[in-house]
Amino acid sequence: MPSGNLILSLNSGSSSLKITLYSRCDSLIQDPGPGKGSDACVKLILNASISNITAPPAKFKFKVEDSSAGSSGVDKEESVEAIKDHATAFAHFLRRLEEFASIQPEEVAYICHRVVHGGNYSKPVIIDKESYEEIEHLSDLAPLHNGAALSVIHACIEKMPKAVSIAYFDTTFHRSIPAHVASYPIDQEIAKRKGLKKYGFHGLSYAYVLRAVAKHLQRPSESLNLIVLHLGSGASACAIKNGLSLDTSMGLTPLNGLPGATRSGAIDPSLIFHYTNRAGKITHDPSAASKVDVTVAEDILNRRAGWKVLTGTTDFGVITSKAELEDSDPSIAERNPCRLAFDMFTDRILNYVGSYFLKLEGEVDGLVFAGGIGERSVQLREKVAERVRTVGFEVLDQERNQAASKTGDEVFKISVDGTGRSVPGAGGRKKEILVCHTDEQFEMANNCTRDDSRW
Ligand SMILES: Nc1ncnc2c1ncn2[C@@H]1O[C@H](COP(=O)(O)OP(=O)(O)O)[C@@H](O)[C@H]1O
Ligand SMILES: CC(=O)OP(=O)(O)O
Ligand SMILES: [Mg+2]
Repeated sequence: MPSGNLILSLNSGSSSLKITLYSRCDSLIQDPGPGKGSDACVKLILNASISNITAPPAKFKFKVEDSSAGSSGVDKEESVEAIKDHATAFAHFLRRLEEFASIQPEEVAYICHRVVHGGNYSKPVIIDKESYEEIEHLSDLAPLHNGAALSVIHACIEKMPKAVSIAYFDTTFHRSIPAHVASYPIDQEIAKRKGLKKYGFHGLSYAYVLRAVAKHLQRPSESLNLIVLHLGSGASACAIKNGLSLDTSMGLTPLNGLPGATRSGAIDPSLIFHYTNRAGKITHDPSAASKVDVTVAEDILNRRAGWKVLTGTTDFGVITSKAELEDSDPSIAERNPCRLAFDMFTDRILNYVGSYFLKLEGEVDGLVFAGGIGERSVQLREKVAERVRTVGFEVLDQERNQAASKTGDEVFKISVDGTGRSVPGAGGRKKEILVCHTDEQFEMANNCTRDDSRW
């Protein structure tokens, strides 16, 4: 057993590194802090994040939340030219930690790492030589993610050798997806040999959202049917039936499904061979988050597509503000690239909400928005809510929709029971529209502290 009482949670996203430090508590906390009502056994000490890693200069934020960490009130924000990737981002964090907080690295017992692709792992795993190599092996299938996480894992082993590193996988939550949903219609012998199937991602977020919404609705999670939209730099949708993942929009890799900051999402697979005649050639981009070599096709679709290539920015807030949403001229999307991106996102989201509604046979308790865009974009939520009304979802409450982006509540309802009109086959469920402030770092740390075998 490691000594110390602290848990460091590290979330290597495609363009960001989010870092949260917690202390372990012996029992459930009554008031774990804003928005953290979900069976918390950890207390927040400090939060840091490095964003824009792939679009320098990176933005570094560092905030000490708990006075026992020494320097209470530290709330720092800076642009750092020297941050070029996740490893240099983590090194910068360690320097600032030493400078601003009276935390000794030896006090950290566990380091929880979000690892996006976990292949067939069905639970978190302690990082040792074997698991490190397996994660490395899976890097090809998550070119923006696994390599970046490994560089941070490597730095932790070097700088904090006494702490135990554990990998928590995005894929674990989706292990319940049935074979006919997870399989692709290709030669099954090849598919099985090479592991070519839908794995699904953002699972730590979906697990958090499920538990938080169950608590909010005062229902056991095993009884809930939800459609959850995790909309961030990478975006995905998930159909949850009786508390288990039934389907999700990402696939073998995090490229499929919804478009993202630099990702195309689902396209006709033949498109890439018409787009370039170098699709299968290997390329290496030294500025990329991951150091994994990928094909030109993967590079184009993962790093040179999505909002960035359509509009010049990865910030969906900026895209929304320039989208001229008040203009109802049908040709506006042809003239305004931001409107094209906004309307495209709404359209693709509806593809999944509509299909998941049918897969859940209309028995849906809630449509939940999460992730940086889902939690902040009042306008996107409004557009989607307008369209799902037709299948019996509750009516959007404009004031609550505005308030949702600012509230500290973990789960916030933004709909009201409108006319009470019922849709045939839609069951007796209320179909609320909710916003959940998801937290992957918390999900990992809380899971770690609640696992008695670790302490
Ligand atoms: N006010 C806003 N409206 C819409 N989107 C926003 C707003 N503020 C930030 N975002 C989006 O949130 C994204 C970050 O979401 P997040 O879930 O933190 O991403 P990730 O974890 O994948 O890096 C940014 O890329 C930006 O597009
Ligand atoms: C899986 C994935 O796309 O993660 P993120 O949105 O954090 O990049
Ligand atoms: Mg993320």
